[in-house]
Amino acid sequence: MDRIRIVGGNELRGAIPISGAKNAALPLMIASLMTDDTLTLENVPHLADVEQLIRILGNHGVDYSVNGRRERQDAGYSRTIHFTARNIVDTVAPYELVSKMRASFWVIGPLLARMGEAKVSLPGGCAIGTRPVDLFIDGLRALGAEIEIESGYVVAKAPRGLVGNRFVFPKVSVGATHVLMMAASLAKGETILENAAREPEVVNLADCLNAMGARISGAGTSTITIEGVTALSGARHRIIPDRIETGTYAMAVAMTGGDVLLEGARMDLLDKALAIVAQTGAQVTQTNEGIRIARNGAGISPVDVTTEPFPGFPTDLQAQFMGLMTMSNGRSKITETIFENRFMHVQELARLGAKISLAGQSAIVDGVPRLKGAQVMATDLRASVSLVIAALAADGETTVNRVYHLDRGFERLEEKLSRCGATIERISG
Ligand SMILES: CC(=O)N[C@H]1[C@@H](OP(=O)(O)OP(=O)(O)OC[C@H]2O[C@@H](n3ccc(=O)[nH]c3=O)[C@H](O)[C@@H]2O)O[C@H](CO)[C@@H](O)[C@@H]1O
Ligand SMILES: C=C(OP(=O)(O)O)C(=O)O
Repeated sequence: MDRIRIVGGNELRGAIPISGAKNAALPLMIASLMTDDTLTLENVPHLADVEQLIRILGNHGVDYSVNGRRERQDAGYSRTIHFTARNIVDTVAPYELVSKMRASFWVIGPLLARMGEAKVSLPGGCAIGTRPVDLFIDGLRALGAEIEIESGYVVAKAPRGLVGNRFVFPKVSVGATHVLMMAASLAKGETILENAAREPEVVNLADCLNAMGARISGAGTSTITIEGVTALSGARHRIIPDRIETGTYAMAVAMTGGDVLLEGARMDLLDKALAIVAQTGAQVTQTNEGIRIARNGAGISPVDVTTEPFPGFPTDLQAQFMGLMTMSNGRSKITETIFENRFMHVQELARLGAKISLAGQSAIVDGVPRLKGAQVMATDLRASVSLVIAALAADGETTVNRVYHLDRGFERLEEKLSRCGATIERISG
């Protein structure tokens, strides 16, 4: 099992190319199930989750080809991939595949809409919370699907097709918004989704579906209107830059000090998080090439943060921000409102000398002047990168074990950081 070794203490200086967003790529790849034509996606990041989803889609009959050329010679590494689901060969998404990645459950929307049936395993238990699928089931039922849960599978049928309806999400859900938007695109008549997720990845998916011939308006607001069409065509579509990767490196620079250009990053995708990073004492500037983050000399100011759906502070940056706060000049309070069990990084950060106590949904972080390297364990994707952030500023050597979590969502992390002066390497095996 690979590990990452970091010797802390170096400032970060240089440029980091921001990859295509994992959380946009996954639903966009799934959208390829909705047409027998080719969907070409540009800027697909090279990540374990993408590879896993390629396998899952292959099981349903999606063929793919990669343009061998890298888009930028020395940076980025994200690729253009063509996906073609000429025929759907299987409407069952088995436990062995779906249990590895939650987003694979989302195939239920396109399969049901195109084929009138889908049998999809309940997604695997995830460390950050229980993550039920009730909103998907209620939403698809509102579009006329008959749904039963049988032996751990969601079995959905709509033999005469889905029918548009109004559905009010009782709770904001990114995944359920993606799925209902896709399903409603091939339903008869109009669907109105209220209290929909407003995340940029929802907008990116809606733009792609519209390029494929769907009629979606309002994505990016809490009311999305979808006029169903009978078929979708192929399209060419570009994946947005990864706002979580952007925020992660912004926090890394705020932690170590230095000056880094996050190439291709877009401020509008994470205004709130970058405003918070600025409050900690870093300078944040949008340039033509991306976002520049600098912190020279000044210490790290403590800032309280509460996670919220977009446009609020993202839960996917909570662990990284806690990493930054471990060395602030005072006390900060970090409140997690999206997932009930997303504090597993706390005990690992403590191994590096962080002082954090938990009180219900909140963590109280008392900044310390120094952290000290140690052996730590990655527990989930964002938790693992919070350990990297802390290790970059810690005295001495840290080894992060279970790096496969990081590989789900960060493209060539050690390469990007070492080019900016970090002492970081992957130890294979
Ligand atoms: C691949 C991807 O894009 N993953 C992101 C997506 O996950 P995901 O789409 O799974 O997250 P949701 O927005 O659905 O989850 C938000 C909350 O709603 C709850 N819920 C969700 C569905 C449901 O049927 N019932 C229910 O109760 C969840 O347990 C959670 O407490 O959005 C999350 C919230 O921004 C991010 O942290 C994830 O990185
Ligand atoms: C929680 C995440 O992903 P997933 O929804 O795939 O578990 C994440 O990207 O931080």
